[in-house]
Amino acid sequence: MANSIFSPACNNFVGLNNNWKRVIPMTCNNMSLPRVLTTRLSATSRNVFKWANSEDSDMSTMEASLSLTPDFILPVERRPNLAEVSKLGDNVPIIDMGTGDADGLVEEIARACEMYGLFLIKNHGVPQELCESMLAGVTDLFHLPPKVKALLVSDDPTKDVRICNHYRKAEEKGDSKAKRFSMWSEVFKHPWHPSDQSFADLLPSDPPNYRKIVTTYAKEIGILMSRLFNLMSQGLGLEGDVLQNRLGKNPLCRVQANYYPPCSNPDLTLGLGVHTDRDALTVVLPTPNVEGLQIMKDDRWMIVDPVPNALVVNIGDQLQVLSNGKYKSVLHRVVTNECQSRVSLAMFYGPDKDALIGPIENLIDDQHPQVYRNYYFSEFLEVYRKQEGKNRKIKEFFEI
Ligand SMILES: O=C(O)CCC(=O)C(=O)O
Ligand SMILES: [Fe+2]
Repeated sequence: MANSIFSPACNNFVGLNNNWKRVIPMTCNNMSLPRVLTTRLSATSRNVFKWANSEDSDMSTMEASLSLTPDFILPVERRPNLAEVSKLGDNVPIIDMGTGDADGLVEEIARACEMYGLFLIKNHGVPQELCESMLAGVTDLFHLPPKVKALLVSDDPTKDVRICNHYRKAEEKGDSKAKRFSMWSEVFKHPWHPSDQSFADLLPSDPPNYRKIVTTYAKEIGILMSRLFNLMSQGLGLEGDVLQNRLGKNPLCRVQANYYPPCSNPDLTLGLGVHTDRDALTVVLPTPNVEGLQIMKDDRWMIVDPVPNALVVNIGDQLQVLSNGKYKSVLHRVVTNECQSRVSLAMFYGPDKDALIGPIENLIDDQHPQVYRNYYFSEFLEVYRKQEGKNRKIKEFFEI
């Protein structure tokens, strides 16, 4: 912990006009500059995070005391090499969705999808208060006592609602006994739907307001995603409704809430391993002001600077395939830091299991030969599940 500045200020909440005002510490290695952010946080947000599988007898009161046990320590070649990640120069595009220039917006989004595969959006239409309540709700969930969270813990990927730790296997060829490395995060997964709120019945009743917040948020994200699909479709020179229609009438929509507690040595582990998102489109709501997300750009890791009130938009594998490789499903990872926890809520929108996915015919010609064969999304999911714990190469499996 040589350079750690973990202090009580790292997680200090004070009451202010019914809001909780969170005081961000003045300095933190590799972190953005200090800011004070006012977030509506409910009482349990002031509790400390403990892993769902930790002992109830664990009396620690500081998140930074979570121990970096050997199962979290990655083999040398898989470590994040933080000293080599440059902060200089490039950042991902920050796109103003509130602009009146419709053609300009289509162009900007298409360029971001082709060059980066990930971008930030501001003036996106999802109310700020709702985003804050959503993050507070997620935080409350991860701050529940271990014995409550344990009821949701499962390693079974077919279970719709569950808490788990992601892991990677040491060996690429992966026999079942290959050593597993846990990621420094806990994740909560469940379905969502833009218009049908019945998914809420599957969710835990604790924290009490989680169901209500997430259904309201899901509706907003559904509207935003339809708008994004439309703009992305136009950006490919297609009618606005083509992309979303290709994904089918019963899209597979999943939520993944991620909690990354502070870590005593961020050089030895990752919050989430290197991956691309398997679905079509992801919208991520991250803790404002805390770095963590990085993308691979020109063979180097690049920090995605957090921007207050912005959402992160991420192209998934299915959009890369539908666009015949024009839009990029970018490799990304999440790194940890020594003094602040970080939360993010990823909303994934994927095809109907029965949707036939493949490069859209208008995007194939002599200059742009077909890159992927057609497949049903259920086939893709099968290949995906077989690669559990590995550095996944799923869309590559369908390359021609
Ligand atoms: O935490 C983040 O910013 C990104 C999360 C992510 O990549 C994911 O959930 O797939
Ligand atoms: Fe991701």
